[in-house]
Amino acid sequence: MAELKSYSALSGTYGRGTCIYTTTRTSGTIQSTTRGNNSTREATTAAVVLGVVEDKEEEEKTKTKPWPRIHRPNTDDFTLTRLDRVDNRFIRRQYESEYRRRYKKDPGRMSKDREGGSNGVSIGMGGGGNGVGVGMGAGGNGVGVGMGGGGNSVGVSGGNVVVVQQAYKHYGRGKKKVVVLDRLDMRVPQGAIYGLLGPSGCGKTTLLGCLVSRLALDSGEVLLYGYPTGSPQAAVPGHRVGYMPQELALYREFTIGETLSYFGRIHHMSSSLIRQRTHFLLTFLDLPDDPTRLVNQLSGGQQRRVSLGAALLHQPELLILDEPTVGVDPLLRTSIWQHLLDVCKGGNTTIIITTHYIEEARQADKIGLMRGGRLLAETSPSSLIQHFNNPSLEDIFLKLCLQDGDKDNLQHQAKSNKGYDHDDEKDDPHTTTTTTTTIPLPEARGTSSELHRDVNPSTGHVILRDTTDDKIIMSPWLETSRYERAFSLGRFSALMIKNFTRLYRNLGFLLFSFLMPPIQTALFCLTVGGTPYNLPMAIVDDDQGFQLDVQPPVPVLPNISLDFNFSSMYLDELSDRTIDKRFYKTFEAGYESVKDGTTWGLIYFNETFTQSLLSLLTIGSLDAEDKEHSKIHVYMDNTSVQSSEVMLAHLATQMLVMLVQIALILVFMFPVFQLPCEGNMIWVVLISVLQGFCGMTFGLMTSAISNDENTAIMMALGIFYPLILLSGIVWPIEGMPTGLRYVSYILPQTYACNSIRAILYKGWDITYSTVYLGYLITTAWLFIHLAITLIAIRIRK
Ligand SMILES: Nc1ncnc2c1ncn2[C@@H]1O[C@H](COP(=O)(O)OP(=O)(O)OP(=O)(O)O)[C@@H](O)[C@H]1O
Repeated sequence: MAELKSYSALSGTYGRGTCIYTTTRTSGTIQSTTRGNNSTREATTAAVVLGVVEDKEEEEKTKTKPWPRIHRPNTDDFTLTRLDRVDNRFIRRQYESEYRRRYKKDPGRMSKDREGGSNGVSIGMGGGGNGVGVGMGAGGNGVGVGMGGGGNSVGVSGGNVVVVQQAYKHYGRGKKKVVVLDRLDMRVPQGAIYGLLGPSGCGKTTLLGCLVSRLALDSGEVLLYGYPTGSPQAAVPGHRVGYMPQELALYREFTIGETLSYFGRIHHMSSSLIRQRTHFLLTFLDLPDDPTRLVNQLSGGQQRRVSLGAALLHQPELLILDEPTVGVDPLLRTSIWQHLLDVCKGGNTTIIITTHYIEEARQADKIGLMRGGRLLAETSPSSLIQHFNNPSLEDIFLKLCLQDGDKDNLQHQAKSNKGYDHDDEKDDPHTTTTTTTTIPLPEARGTSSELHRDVNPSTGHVILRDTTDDKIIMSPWLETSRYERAFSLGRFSALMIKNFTRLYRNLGFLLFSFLMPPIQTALFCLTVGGTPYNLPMAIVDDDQGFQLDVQPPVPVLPNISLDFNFSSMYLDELSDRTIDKRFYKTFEAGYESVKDGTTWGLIYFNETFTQSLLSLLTIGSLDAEDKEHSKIHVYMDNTSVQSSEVMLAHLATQMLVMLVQIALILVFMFPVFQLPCEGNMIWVVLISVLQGFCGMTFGLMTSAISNDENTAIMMALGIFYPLILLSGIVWPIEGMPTGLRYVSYILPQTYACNSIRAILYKGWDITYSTVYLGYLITTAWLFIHLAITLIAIRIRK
């Protein structure tokens, strides 16, 4: 018999009595101490027991306590909270890795293990701690996976289809850190309308983003239908959820009809059903009768209603609506609420809705009043009204805010007295006590029932069963994993139709795409590779030629003199079209013409050019003078220029060109095409200039290490394409094999692109690692290029 203490999560589901047990004994009695309330449970365990169970006694106790109840921590509590959270995270990690290990390979095994615990295995899910490893306690408001149900069922604990536990999320760092979700707990019952209310900026959109797994929590968890959100089993995001985001997620070049058809096809709806629903939604949402109206020609309010229509279209089980009634007239607002009430009537659909209009939320079954990333209260509107004896929800919310403000002050004061560093504590989500207030009022609709999800193994259809009255609710959806994972021709064709529709609506872009390759090819052929002509060249021909007397083999014949003049022969061979030959009498005159820019260069033949060349060719003379005089001397237009000056001049010119290019690109991106830029433009300009310099130094490096122009061009092209492919510009690096990813991370463009994205779309500045890494890596590459250039020049000298 082992005895050990368990600690109530101070910042856990306060009042729900969630406890965490840890022991390494093989069997024992576990004694839990929950805020002074001792309860003992028998547990037969093997190996390791890490159980989360519901403490009914505690729950009962909570219900009888007067409201509001603010927990005042003592010093011990802080230590215990830390410990408790470590366990919590540990448990989740253990669970997740074991879950992956076991069920990914053998999905059928899941159902077996869910049947009330599996002895001798490291993780079992089921009631009573009989499971080994991680035991998820049944009943009440416990974690909603695999509780006790027989057969193939997955229990949805306490009828809560959405369970948020200790959600913590922040944006920014250091002084700019904003805690948006502050250990928030939330429970949304099956079939209920849940109104999430709160002032602007309190974190509602962020919370919804976490529910649909668009955003990730820093800590805590979100369970949908008992599964972590984003997991294939939860099917969210996916067909189970209809999400209307606050910002419009519509294709503006689509018509209303095309928009709804697209979302319908994505959700596997038949054409006739899409038509039927479109007809209904156009009328119901007071949209223009003509479904061929383009979305970008609709008013802002109408666009929001199209977005709402897209969320309602496939009649999902879970509707998440972020301020659907903004910009909607009161009449339509009433009918939207009426529709939501109708949709929920069957108990199949659950709705989470955020709104600024607090009073309209009195129609919700349950509301969560949110402030500063926490829920101040979570119960039915009628319970709140009754409790405060005030018919106005706005007044009630104001009262709660005032009380919360007092509490914040008190806590702050208490910590100051104890010498806590407030900022430190804020930085660590594990050290602050929860402030969620649970009001002991009657539960909202749906919370008391116990729902089970059974899967018909032959058809894959899902059956929802309410165990309290054994009511069976048929869901039309296939079991998630089958539905979501298989390649779907319907989804594929929906996406293809979407892409083509977008293409032909953007005629300019389409023309550009089609015309660009031939234009580029034509430009390339016209500008590169052509023979230059009419180049003025100074020619000074001092060559005196050579007369060779040849004796005949037979003495009766006369001697013959042969005249050679190789310089004239060479000049005759030079194309008059290419070179405009300008003859000068003296070397100085020719040289002067180059200096004053009259000619491009000087070709000079020495007096003994022919003679020396003949010596070399006929008798193989090794004389140094012959060698020198047999050369054609060409002096190009850099007579008085140092190579360093040439290089600097090139650099300066290129820099100017680059700056103008960057300026043009930025002008086209922002003022002309109105691309969004959330961050500071200076950072965008800076990273662009840095990238430009990096490109220039890359060019310098390739020319320094190449023997000729062709090699340099080939090298530059050869490196350019792999760089573009590997740096995540064409395809996200997450889609690359792991090995290649590491290569990608060190390339000059990868982090720079991330930086620009973060500045443009997230408004981040240089204090974020994603941003400053882009600058650092680009600068590092710039110096690497320069260093290699210098080394190459030295070696070549
Ligand atoms: N990407 C982000 N980076 C930094 N801060 C952010 C980001 N997104 C949101 N915030 C901040 O987080 C806080 C909560 O934002 P959120 O959009 O969740 O609030 P909200 O309650 O939905 O507000 P509203 O009702 O006005 O839509 C705000 O202070 C906001 O400025």
